[in-house]
Amino acid sequence: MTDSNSQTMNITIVGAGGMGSRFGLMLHQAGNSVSLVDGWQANVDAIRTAGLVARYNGREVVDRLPIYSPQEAGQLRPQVIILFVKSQQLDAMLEAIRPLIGPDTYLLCLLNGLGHEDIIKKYAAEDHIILGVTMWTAGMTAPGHVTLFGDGNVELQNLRPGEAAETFTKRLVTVLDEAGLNAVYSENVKYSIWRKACVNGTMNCLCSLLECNIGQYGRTSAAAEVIRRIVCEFAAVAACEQVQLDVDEVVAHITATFTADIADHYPSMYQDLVVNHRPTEIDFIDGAVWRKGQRYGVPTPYCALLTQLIHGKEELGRIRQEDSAIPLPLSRTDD
Ligand SMILES: NC(=O)C1=CN([C@@H]2O[C@H](COP(=O)(O)OP(=O)(O)OC[C@H]3O[C@@H](n4cnc5c(N)ncnc54)[C@H](OP(=O)(O)O)[C@@H]3O)[C@@H](O)[C@H]2O)C=CC1
Ligand SMILES: CC(C)(CO)C(=O)C(=O)O
Repeated sequence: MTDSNSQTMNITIVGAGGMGSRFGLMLHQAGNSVSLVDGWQANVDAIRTAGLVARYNGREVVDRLPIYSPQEAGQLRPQVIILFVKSQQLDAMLEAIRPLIGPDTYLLCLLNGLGHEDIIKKYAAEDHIILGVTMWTAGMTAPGHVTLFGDGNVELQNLRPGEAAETFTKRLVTVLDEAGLNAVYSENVKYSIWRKACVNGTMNCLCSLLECNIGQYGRTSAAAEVIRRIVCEFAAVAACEQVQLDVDEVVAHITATFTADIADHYPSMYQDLVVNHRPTEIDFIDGAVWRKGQRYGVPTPYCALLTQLIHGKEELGRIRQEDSAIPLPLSRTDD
């Protein structure tokens, strides 16, 4: 167990996909005690057998991180659990790891999307919940294998104001920062979460629908205009929740990614939808803004359309699979 005053921590990362693996690797290499928990048995088996294999800024790194399935993880006693599952897995995963969450355990949520605190509050006291966002990227290439490149940062803040929570959160910022994760304490994490949701509400859907990476999307002629229209809808809904987004600043933040280190990155939604044919997080991003807009009487036609198109593409994956299982009718040349 780690000394409570030292600048290393005992950390469990729940969700050892691309991002969980990145944070796990960097925090472990910086001297923290890190365990991974993941629900994908093939991934657990691969990391257990051969270690976490990362293509890390162009070179291969193998890290022998301990990894557990949620059912095996009950004996871990982390100071902080970093959540990196997909939004739609969060509730079930927290239920599965309930035995890990003691009264002193902090939970840090770095998932993309809106409203995760409402789920986490069912499992931990508000003064032990830390929220944040990250611009780091990652991608899984196979169970136990990840590709990590580029630069990023992390912003976090304790959900409920309070001295103990703030002290712990600031210590966690130091731990993340010393691992090279470029972390800062946010004075307004609600704003940071909405601002990051705008990045995902634009780039993740647009790159998934057009099947391109961030830099390629940035080279299409209507890129900035489409982004502005979507961000305007996010801003109108955010204002109903007392978050005043600066549309020009947010659009500039998003368009800056076209030529940044992450230009070659295929957003996580693309990885889910196009590469792995898995459900996406759309209902927690544009879908959440669409639902909130309906509640506040704010029209959000772009968010509605994007949500429906992404769901349509999810369904098409299944429809194509069904069709390919049905033998095709004989062609004329066969009769
Ligand atoms: N990837 C990125 O660049 C970024 C991602 N984020 C956010 O971080 C969070 C975690 O995302 P990310 O790390 O990308 O998630 P991943 O898809 O890499 O992994 C999440 C979980 O999904 C399951 N899984 C992943 N791929 C497969 C597969 N091919 N077959 C079966 N199961 C699979 C695994 O658990 P299980 O079996 O339990 O489903 C895994 O733990 C999300 O909220 C995301 O939006 C934020 C910034 C950047
Ligand atoms: C890297 C970034 C910001 C791309 O939108 C992201 O959060 C993701 O891939 O989900």
